[in-house]
Amino acid sequence: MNQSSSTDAPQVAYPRIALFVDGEWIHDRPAFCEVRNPSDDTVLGSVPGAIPADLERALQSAARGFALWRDTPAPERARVLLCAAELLRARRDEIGRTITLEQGKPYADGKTEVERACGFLEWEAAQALRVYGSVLPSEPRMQRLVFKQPIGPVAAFTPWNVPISSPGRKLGAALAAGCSVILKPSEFTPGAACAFVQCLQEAGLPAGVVNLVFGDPVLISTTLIASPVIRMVTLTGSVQVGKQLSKLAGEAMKPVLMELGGHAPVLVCAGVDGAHVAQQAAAAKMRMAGQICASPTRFIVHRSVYDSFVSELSRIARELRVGDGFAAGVQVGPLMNARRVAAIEGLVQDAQARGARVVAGGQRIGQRGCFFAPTVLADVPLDAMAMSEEPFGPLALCVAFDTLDEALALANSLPLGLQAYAFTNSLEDAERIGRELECGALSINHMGAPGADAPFGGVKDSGLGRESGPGSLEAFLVTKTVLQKTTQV
Ligand SMILES: NC(=O)c1ccc[n+]([C@@H]2O[C@H](COP(=O)([O-])OP(=O)(O)OC[C@H]3O[C@@H](n4cnc5c(N)ncnc54)[C@H](O)[C@@H]3O)[C@@H](O)[C@H]2O)c1
Ligand SMILES: O=S(=O)(O)c1ccc(CO)cc1
Repeated sequence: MNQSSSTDAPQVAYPRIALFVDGEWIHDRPAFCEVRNPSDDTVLGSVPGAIPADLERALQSAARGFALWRDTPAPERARVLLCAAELLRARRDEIGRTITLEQGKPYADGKTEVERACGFLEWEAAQALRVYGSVLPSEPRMQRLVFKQPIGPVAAFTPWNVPISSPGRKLGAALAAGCSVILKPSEFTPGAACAFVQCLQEAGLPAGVVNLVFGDPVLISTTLIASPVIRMVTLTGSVQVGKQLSKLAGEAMKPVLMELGGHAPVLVCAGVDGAHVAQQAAAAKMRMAGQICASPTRFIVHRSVYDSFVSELSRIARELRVGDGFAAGVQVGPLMNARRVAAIEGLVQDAQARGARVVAGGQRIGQRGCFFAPTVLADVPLDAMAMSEEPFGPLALCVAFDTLDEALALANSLPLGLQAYAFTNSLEDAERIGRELECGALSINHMGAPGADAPFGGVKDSGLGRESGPGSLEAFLVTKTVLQKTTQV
């Protein structure tokens, strides 16, 4: 555990949190909740809660913003996104500090996340210029045209684990398409969202095109989704909330884009260097203390390399430096809050009671803050809760397999399918895994995940639709077919 502070982060104050409605920052609302630093439990600030009148005003503002923004030329929309990316990059260190203060991830990861948000905005700025319709074959005096038009004002909900890159990804695409947005970020990490919206405002985004609200999630989601102003709903968050919002959207006949939870399997096949794979696996598993949707979680390892894999993974897990994200050398920060610590503890105890071996970590650490030791469980029984519940924490679950049939069946056994990984030296196995693993993204022989230029999303309960990639604007567009006779009437 390391709690000492390093000095390379700018010593700027934690921002004052506000709603942003119709181009105006609103501070003076009753506090909905406090913002706490998960490294030391100190209070950083408070989150004003939107009242119903704020939501109504945000809706009317989003309707006006949409009318303006959809008719703004695409190059101007792209310019605003690029300018916002430039501002974010210029403020990377101070926003990175805000992220580390409120979310806990190591400062270097906070800065990397700001860069990632910039990458999303830059990709979507280019996408804005490529919204092509089509012209269908037609007889003389007839034109048959297919338009792609922005769908309308969007309600966007984002999580605490990627508090700036998720808004970057979502709003980048929505704004590039010509939509206006009402953003409801997580109340645990409001500072990053405020910084993001401020950059958009300073980049010249007209009032009403983006509104930012905090407060009671149920009040906000029911009000926004039922409103005829909102035409589309998007969430990055948990499966449970995804289903709730999808139900509300379905009742109002509105499309959704849902980026939800995962429980990524990692198939480690016979013939690989188990220790070498474990080194890559350890870094990916413990990044952001495992609090990432694509985090590798179920390590399904061929029996011939199982011992070397587990032994190296647990050796590295024991050596990782856990502590305050500003402290020099810290690799793993805290969990988001005390509830997450209790949840991980419960999963470990349950697995242990069912026969799993704790080979690294296994317990909370430190006197203050929400720290949990990087944990490796071996021989985890399939009925352990952790094998089906997304842990969203520094928990690696290892099980041995004998045949690829068995490994694929286990990997596919959950109702989730977001990111998956496989390590193999067999082309035949790689081809089969690529075809048969039920997931939205698969990384073979590395632990990377898709960035701005590749589609990302889930199958089964992990979500609906794709963000990023060449089709990133699709969810924010509607298709209109116009059959136009050119004869006089
Ligand atoms: N697929 C992806 O791209 C992706 C990326 C990051 C995180 N995630 C997932 O997000 C989850 C962690 O984030 P989280 O804990 O912030 O998720 P969450 O679902 O609890 O919250 C997400 C957002 O929804 C809001 N919310 C919560 N309850 C709501 C309700 N009843 N009505 C309306 N809004 C509500 C929250 O305030 C937050 O803004 C994990 O499951 C993780 O896998 C998915
Ligand atoms: O920043 S996000 O777009 O929400 C995002 C999604 C997925 C992952 C997985 O690596 C990271 C960030």
